[in-house]
Amino acid sequence: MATMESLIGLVNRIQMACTVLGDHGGEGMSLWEALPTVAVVGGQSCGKSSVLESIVGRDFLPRGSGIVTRRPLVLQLHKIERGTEYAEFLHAPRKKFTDFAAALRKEIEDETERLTRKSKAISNRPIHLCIYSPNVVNLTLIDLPGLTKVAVEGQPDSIVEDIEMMVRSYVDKPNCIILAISPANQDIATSDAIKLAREVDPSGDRTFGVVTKLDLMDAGTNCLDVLEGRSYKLQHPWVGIVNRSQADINKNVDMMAARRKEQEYFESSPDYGHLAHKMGSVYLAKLLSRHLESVIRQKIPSIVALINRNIDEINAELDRIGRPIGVDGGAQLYTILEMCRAFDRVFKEHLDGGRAGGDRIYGVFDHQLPAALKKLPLERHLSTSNVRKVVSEADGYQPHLIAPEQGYRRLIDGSLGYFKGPAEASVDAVHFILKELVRKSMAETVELKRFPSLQAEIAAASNEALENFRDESRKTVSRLVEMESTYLTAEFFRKIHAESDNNPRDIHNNKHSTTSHPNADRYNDHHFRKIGSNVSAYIGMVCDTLKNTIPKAVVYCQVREARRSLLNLFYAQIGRKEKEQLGRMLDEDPMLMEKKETLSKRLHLYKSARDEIDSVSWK
Ligand SMILES: Nc1nc2c(ncn2[C@@H]2O[C@H](COP(=O)(O)OP(=O)(O)OP(=O)(O)O)[C@@H](O)[C@H]2O)c(=O)[nH]1
Repeated sequence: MATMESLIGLVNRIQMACTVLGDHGGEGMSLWEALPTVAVVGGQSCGKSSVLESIVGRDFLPRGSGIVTRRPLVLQLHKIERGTEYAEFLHAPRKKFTDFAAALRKEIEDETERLTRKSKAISNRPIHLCIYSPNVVNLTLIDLPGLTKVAVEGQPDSIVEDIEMMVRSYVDKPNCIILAISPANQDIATSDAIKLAREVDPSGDRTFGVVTKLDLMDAGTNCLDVLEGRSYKLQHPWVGIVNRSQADINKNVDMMAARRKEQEYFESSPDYGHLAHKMGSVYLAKLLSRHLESVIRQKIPSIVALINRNIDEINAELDRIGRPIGVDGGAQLYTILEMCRAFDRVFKEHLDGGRAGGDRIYGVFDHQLPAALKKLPLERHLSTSNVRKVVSEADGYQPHLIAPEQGYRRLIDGSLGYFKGPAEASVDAVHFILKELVRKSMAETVELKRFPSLQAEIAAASNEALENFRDESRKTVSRLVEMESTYLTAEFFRKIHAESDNNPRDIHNNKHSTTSHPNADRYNDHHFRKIGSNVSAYIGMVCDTLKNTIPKAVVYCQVREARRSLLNLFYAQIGRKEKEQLGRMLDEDPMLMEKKETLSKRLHLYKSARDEIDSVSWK
């Protein structure tokens, strides 16, 4: 069997969690409602506050005339072995109250006002107070407003019914243990507490009858008929209490002294002496604690079942609407970065292999570029007639002496000019492939499916990055081409020159060769054809070079950059964004976000409650 401490402590913790969530009853079967609670019920001035304080052993409840308790007060008593007693509110965790009579009392008043304003109205929202003390037993009690018959000055007329409704909402629940307090100096048949208890718990199973003010009974009368269960039968024994009188309170009689006095009262009483060991506030506290523990033990299986049912329902709901993203900017940023990583992973798989796409880039270099180079109108450009035209124009009125230097340069420049087209076409072709891969990767990133806005943002940033890479790449390839025309490989021409010099057949067959008779053959076809074929050979060599260097430049500027910094731009952008903008990126409609948040908090609550229950050792 689990120990009493662990069982009641368990329920205390679950109750606290429920309060944090605002889960204190209402629609459906909440966890709160499944937990056994002890609600203190009684008419005004019947001595409710006195009983509670006496159970705690300290003065701490607000005093005053009229209805002082206007919000339920969930009072959790935790027994500690030693040390000074202190109190903590759930609404102000980490603030320890040790001054019960002044500071703690004031905080209860202030917190009551915080919700009800000064209107003296009442609120269903409980105030949650934990008291840690060596002088208490583990117990959770709920102090409710005293049942009243008339509204006083400043209170709405509805307050009488409002209080009754609120008290009923607690005692109606089958899990509620009713601590029904009636003053002894009043007929038990007219007790507000007993009237209500009789209605909601006719069998008296869950009602504990408490009689206060035994000391105020008329001389010669006693309360034995009630205390011995003859006036009104309950399943549990009645407990008589003697609290401090108003005069004691005014004299500041301390609680411990009052407890002793109470015990003495019973022990020395001719009427109640035989019941002394079953009377008084200390006994009442123990009785309740024991009972609560046994009830909790009975309830555990049904609580676990409820928790499991709730967990399943919440999980199903979260699966339907999607799991929440953290509320704070950090968590949102984290989620966005996770998505980016997922996207980037898919994109890289396309480039590096594993997914189709990267091979098409190779296709550009292997087919498209060579084919385009082959189609260049070089033949036309280097046709004898054009060579003649270009060379003649370059020479002007002075014919060239040996080789038409200017003519060569112009022919080469002109030819190289054609290379820009295919070079840029390769850049563009790769650009479009990369863009297509971004689009594909986006569609294939499962994680991103839920976030159309984020998808759009990542796509926009990726495409912008690709445009930048394309610009860089264009500049680089056109530079490659320009470099070829700004500095020619002189070696090549010297070699041609030397070859034709050393080639006797050439000299023999070509009497009008440029080298032997340049001036004489200025307009000779053969001369121009020769120039054309020399230039063509040179261009062929350059073409082979560019066929290799253009792909290198394109890969360097576009593919490599896309692989390693496609999202850098995006990262820089989101780094500057505010929480709201991040939220918008994640497409979270605020209502939905709140709902998810609540659901996941609830899920967390239920899971930790289940863990708590599991961790209570059953021997
Ligand atoms: N002599 C004597 N006086 C008591 C006893 N119980 C309560 N009183 C006095 O009765 C008055 C009302 O007691 P409370 O404990 O404030 O009663 P309550 O039910 O909390 O009152 P409300 O919260 O205003 O409804 C106080 O002056 C107490 O001192 C008792 O057993 N004996």
